[in-house]
Amino acid sequence: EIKYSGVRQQIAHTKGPPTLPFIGNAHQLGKTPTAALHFMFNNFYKYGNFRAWIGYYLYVVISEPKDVEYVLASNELIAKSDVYDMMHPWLGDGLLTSKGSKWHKHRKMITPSFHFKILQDFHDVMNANSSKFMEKLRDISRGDNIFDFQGMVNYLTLDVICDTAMGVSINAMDNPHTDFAKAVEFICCNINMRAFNPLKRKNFTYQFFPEFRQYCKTLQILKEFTYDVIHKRMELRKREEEAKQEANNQQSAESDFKKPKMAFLDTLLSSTVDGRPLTIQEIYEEVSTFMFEGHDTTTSALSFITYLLSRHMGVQKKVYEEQKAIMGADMKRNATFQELADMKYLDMVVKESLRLYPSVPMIGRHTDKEYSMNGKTLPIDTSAIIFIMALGYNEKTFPDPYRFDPERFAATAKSSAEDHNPFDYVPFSAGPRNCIGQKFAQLEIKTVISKIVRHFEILPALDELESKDGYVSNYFGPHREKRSELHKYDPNLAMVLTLKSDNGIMLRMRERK
Ligand code: HEM
Repeated sequence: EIKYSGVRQQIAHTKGPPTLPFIGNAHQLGKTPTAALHFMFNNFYKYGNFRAWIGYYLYVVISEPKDVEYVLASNELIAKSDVYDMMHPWLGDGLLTSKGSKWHKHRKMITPSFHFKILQDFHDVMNANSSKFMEKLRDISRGDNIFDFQGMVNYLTLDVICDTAMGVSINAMDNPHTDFAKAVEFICCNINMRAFNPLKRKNFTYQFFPEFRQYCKTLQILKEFTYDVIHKRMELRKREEEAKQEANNQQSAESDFKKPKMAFLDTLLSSTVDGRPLTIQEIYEEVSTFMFEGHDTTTSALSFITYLLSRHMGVQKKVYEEQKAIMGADMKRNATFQELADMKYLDMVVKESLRLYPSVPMIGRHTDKEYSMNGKTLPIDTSAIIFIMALGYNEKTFPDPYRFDPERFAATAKSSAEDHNPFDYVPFSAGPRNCIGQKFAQLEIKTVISKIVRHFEILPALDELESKDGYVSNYFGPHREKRSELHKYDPNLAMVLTLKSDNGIMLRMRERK
């Protein structure tokens, strides 16, 4: 208590909700990830930056752009907060969770994996999978059927990431019930849910929960599958090398060995750190990190963009007009890399959607020493939480924030994004630990949304749910009182590690003639 009363004094500059002895604010976080999101927004509206205590853990929740900049731009504040510990059993010390010199070296080694040329190869995979996804949408949307888009798109993103990260097709869109697809789904949900339950967070107490057995089994499935893919890939590369050698020996340029598609795993297998190849464990950690970061996030983004288009028909019409102007007569073909780059209005829609519904609503750093954040002390052993989602609702940066208005990102807008401080809006984070997969994600999002809009009219679950005034359905803090209750087909937002809708993203689609 003596120690913590000192910390309380250090943090007195930042207000927060009243606390109870021993548990702090744990009781106010609520029982569900939805309640937790509202807790965060209520306090953001009341205090701006605020502090919260979960037992003796101090959380400083930061939404002031200058303070966001202080944390994200720092080359020292790069260790992740304790919330990320739950990812360790699956992801180990991969790029997302590692720190210090390991993180530095691996970041440097992995950065070339997102080179323009490699992205072009990945684009082929995205095209093939999204074409198949169109067929699935055609089937499910027949007869004006209302369906859960979020549930469906999850298998598309899983197929894309397995294909690009590991070079294997698991075909989750056709076989959503395979052990591996089910295991990835379970573990993402599991990590998300544990984050908000203090008793489930530590393995020591988690082992007494009934789902612990399934959790262990899931980890085993994921590890066995991924290690197996790595070993097979190594074997394949060895054979490829031998075939090449043989072709050289016979002085023939041709070899009948079929070269496998280049995957992220191949980059790892041919990379070195400290002059040595990566260990199998290190490769496993990075591939698994990509599996997690590269699929849960894009599922969230694609779901909310599609949802917003279903409710805002005027915006959807403009997206479609742009598609017609760029794609010409054949609206069903794949868009080229250049054509996607030319879709500027679509870019604005993606940015505006990520402002309202950022796939990663908050991120956390751990202070390994005391820091002075623009004159305010951040005590040692504090979790500095960057509340990315709240930045999007800052009225100074984004006036009338509950309006879905892609034009605010137009280069010609009065106060366009270019006039802002780069830390006012950071859906992909910023600074040294920003999202390494940003370009990959943007490419996948544009490929899929462009194709959906060209193939289908996206409709709300019920006609009357279309937004007539341009405002969204989800409100926070004091603004909640101004709006009526959510409809059963409005998304019930849940802030877990990624932003999800608890009740799915319910909508309809009508095939374009
Ligand atoms: C809409 C899609 C995405 C969003 C909004 C997003 C957002 C973010 C954010 C906010 C971070 C910072 C996390 C933190 O500081 O804890 C991050 C990190 C990361 N992201 Fe993404 N991400 C997306 C897609 C992807 C994709 C597709 C990949 C890989 C193919 C990826 C790979 C990573 C990795 C490896 C990191 C850790 C980087 C590091 O710590 O050095 N992300 N992402």
